[in-house]
Amino acid sequence: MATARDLGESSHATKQTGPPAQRNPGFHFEQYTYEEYKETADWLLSKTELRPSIAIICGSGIGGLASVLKDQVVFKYSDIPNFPQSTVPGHMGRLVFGKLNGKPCVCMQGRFHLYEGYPLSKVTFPIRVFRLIGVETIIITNAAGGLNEDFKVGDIMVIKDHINLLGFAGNNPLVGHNEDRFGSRFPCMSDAYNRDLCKLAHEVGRELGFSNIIREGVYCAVGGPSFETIAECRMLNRLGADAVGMSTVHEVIVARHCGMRIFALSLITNKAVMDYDSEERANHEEVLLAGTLPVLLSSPLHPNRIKNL
Ligand SMILES: O=P(O)(O)O[C@@H]1C[C@H](O)[C@@H](CO)O1
Ligand code: HPA
Repeated sequence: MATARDLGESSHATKQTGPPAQRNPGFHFEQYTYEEYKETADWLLSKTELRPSIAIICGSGIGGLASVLKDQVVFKYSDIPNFPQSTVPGHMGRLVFGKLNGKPCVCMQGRFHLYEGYPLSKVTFPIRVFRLIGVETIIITNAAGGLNEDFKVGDIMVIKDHINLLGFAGNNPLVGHNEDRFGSRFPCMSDAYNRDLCKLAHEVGRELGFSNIIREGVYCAVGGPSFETIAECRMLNRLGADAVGMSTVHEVIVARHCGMRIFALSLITNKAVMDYDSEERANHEEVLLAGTLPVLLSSPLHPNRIKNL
């Protein structure tokens, strides 16, 4: 659980900015200043000569992806100024700089979630830091429950769109003062997921002989940490969601706001339960186990493809 210190009492405290009218203690309005993002970016740039143009976020149990990076420079989140801490099993809490086929990348082994008690400004803090260190393309991965009847555990869903259920209730990471140096007040999201990168993923999947497990679909974000009820799964399925999870959309919104190219993948770690007779029970252990499936080793994140981004 995020501590009070994490949530604003540290020396790198999250500051509330913007007009007082925007400050509402009952709502997650805490915001960082531009200078705080910059402070973290400058700190990282001073510690490594690598200048990544690609960032990768590893979802639950998928942190092993970082091991393909060569010439690694690793930072524990606890050592990075202003960085939140990972509190969830399967999220190591390390920022790994390194090279994929000679191309500098930065990889988050562990992300932050709203259900950990973090405001969305903290959940998405690394995205703006990445922008300031020169990242142009972000690859976001997550573990998700399959709502689409055709999906199987181990399938990889290329995310073509999302439903931000939390956003419907005003819980959007861009709520509050808009920092114009990152992007505009009302960013468009209809092109959030880069279509060329989606196409490339399918090509790579075919080349590697994995067409049968590469899917495409809509990801729906819920708040968690409780898994969905049967009625909720049925509802999300009818709303047009193919997979459900507890992350990603906030990162996507902030990345798009600051002009990054986005490619996102869900690993289907479990099938959402939609039948009252089912014996299946969603659980985090099963989610983490799916991250070890051998098929991941040949995913569209294969190093040979990164150089084409
Ligand atoms: O960080 P991601 O979205 O990959 O993690 C999913 C959602 C929850 O954090 C957790 C549930 O098992 O996995
Ligand atoms: N629901 C929500 N989040 C998840 C799931 C799920 O079934 N599986 C992995 N993350």
